Amino acid sequence: MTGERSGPQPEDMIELNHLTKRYGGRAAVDGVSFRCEPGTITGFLGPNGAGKSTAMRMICGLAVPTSGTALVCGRPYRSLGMPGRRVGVLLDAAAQHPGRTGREVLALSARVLGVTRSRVEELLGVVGLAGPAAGRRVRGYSLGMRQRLGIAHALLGDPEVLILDEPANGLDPMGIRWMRVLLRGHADRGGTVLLSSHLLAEVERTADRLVMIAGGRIVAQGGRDELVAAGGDLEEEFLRLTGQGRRDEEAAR
Ligand SMILES: Nc1ncnc2c1ncn2[C@@H]1O[C@H](COP(=O)(O)OP(=O)(O)OP(=O)(O)O)[C@@H](O)[C@H]1O
Repeated sequence: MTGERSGPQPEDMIELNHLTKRYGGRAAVDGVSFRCEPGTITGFLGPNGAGKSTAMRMICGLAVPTSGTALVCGRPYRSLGMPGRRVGVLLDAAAQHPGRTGREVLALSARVLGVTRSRVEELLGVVGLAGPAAGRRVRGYSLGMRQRLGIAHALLGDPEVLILDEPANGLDPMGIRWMRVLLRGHADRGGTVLLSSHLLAEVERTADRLVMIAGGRIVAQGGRDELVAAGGDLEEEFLRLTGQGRRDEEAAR
């Protein structure tokens, strides 16, 4: 989203209502409901296997809900016209074609989205992959470089909504700060951001709202100060709410 917008657009938000996904008899996501508002960054937190990726895949139309709904920009993702122009998605940075160069990856998607080649060059610069890196094959990229390319890919269609699964994975401290500034700028221009992460301290600095999930269910949601008592610690609260602290302490005995 490059231009200044006239204010929050209700249809820009992400809205999950009792979203559920079962694999066999087991619920990976179990009755999850939350909203991500325009102008905000929502941090999606949970231990390994909590259901974050499954929920994000349903939001992006890559997994079919067993029940409940996931709407983005007011509709199921798959019924959006030109979804790449409305919703920028980074789900698996490792999935990019290893034999293509970073520039080719973006140029191919730019053609599909009707985006100019100059936007590709602009984004390579924005994510720090301009110069020789743009001409190298993705198989030679570090994880951080793949994340940067994935973020460029998500931004390509100038979307209002960003859905990013573990975007900070593999980024160095400078990269993490760069991403935080980038996402804050996006939200400040009226965009909606949903990002998952294991980096509690980073999410605490970046997100306006937090949604915590464990065993497929939401265990807490709200602003940081609503979730953590004054003087409290997000990590302690996270471990308590997700039942992780107790389990890990018992296992360590
Ligand atoms: N295609 C699938 N078939 C069967 N089970 C699945 C499938 N996809 C996910 N699951 C299960 O659903 C649960 C939630 O997985 P999910 O990947 O959504 O968690 P996550 O919160 O993203 O975890 P992580 O932080 O480790 O990436 C896990 O128990 C996982 O094994």
